[in-house]
Amino acid sequence: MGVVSEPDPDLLIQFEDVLIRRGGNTLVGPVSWNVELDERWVVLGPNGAGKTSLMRIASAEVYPTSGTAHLLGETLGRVDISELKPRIGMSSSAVASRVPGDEIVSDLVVSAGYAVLGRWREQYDAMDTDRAVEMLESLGAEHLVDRTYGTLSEGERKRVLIARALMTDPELLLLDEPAAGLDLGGREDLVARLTDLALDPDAPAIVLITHHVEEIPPGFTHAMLLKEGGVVAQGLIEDVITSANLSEAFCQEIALDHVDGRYFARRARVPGRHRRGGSSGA
Ligand SMILES: Nc1ncnc2c1ncn2[C@@H]1O[C@H](COP(=O)(O)OP(=O)(O)OP(=O)(O)O)[C@@H](O)[C@H]1O
Repeated sequence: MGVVSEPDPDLLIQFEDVLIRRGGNTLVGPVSWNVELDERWVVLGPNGAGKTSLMRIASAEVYPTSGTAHLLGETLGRVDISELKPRIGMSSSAVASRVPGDEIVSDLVVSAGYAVLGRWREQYDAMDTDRAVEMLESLGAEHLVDRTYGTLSEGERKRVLIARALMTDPELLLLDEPAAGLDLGGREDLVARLTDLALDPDAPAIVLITHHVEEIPPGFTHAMLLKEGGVVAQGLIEDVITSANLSEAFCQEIALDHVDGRYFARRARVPGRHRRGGSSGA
């Protein structure tokens, strides 16, 4: 192992040439990436680009095959992961799939502080329960507190899981495709909630993974575009979310609109290419 750099205490994520390799394939990397306290990042890219792989390092679930990953001022490989994990809130389909259908929403949220899914043998105090309700309120989901998880709609589940991720007052919040599977109303509602969170100066640093620019909440400050495991662009959101960068990442001409702080993308119309298989003309 080469010389490992010291972590910068002001950075929540500090990746230096991190790379994950499995069975001879590079899943993601090398990626160097810094996330500061007040930053809200979007990680965007096509299917298979390596977004979730990168997030698995950021959530301390896997170590990079090479490179150095510092998280919250600690170095992966040198720190006790069980101490690091409660400081990172995570909402993802992997977390969602582990929640039993008969789990009561209040238990699901409150148990995050104990790093378990569901209420087990713990005795929670009133402060914990109050905080759980407060977190549900901040996501507009307080009316679901006594429901079982299995009876919730997809949009309600997403909001409850984000409330759970916030329960431990994490320093870093990771949201892996929070709007996946939501209808238009559900998506817009979630984008509005995440906008409030992004603009809250007391909120943790946030990293949101998505495939769709329409899901980027106003208030997000930075973006990283990935393609085939590599970085197409990263930095301030207005410099990264551009027609040229999206066209490169998605391998087709993408037209982009930026209206009221929201992004909207579509394939640019190329004259003579409107028929299926049509490659002549233009
Ligand atoms: N354990 C593994 N072994 C081999 N290949 C893997 C493994 N896990 C992921 N991959 C591959 O790594 C690549 C990146 O996967 P990843 O899930 O990080 O992409 P993603 O950008 O999150 O994709 P999606 O948007 O479809 O969720 C994919 O080609 C995937 O098939």
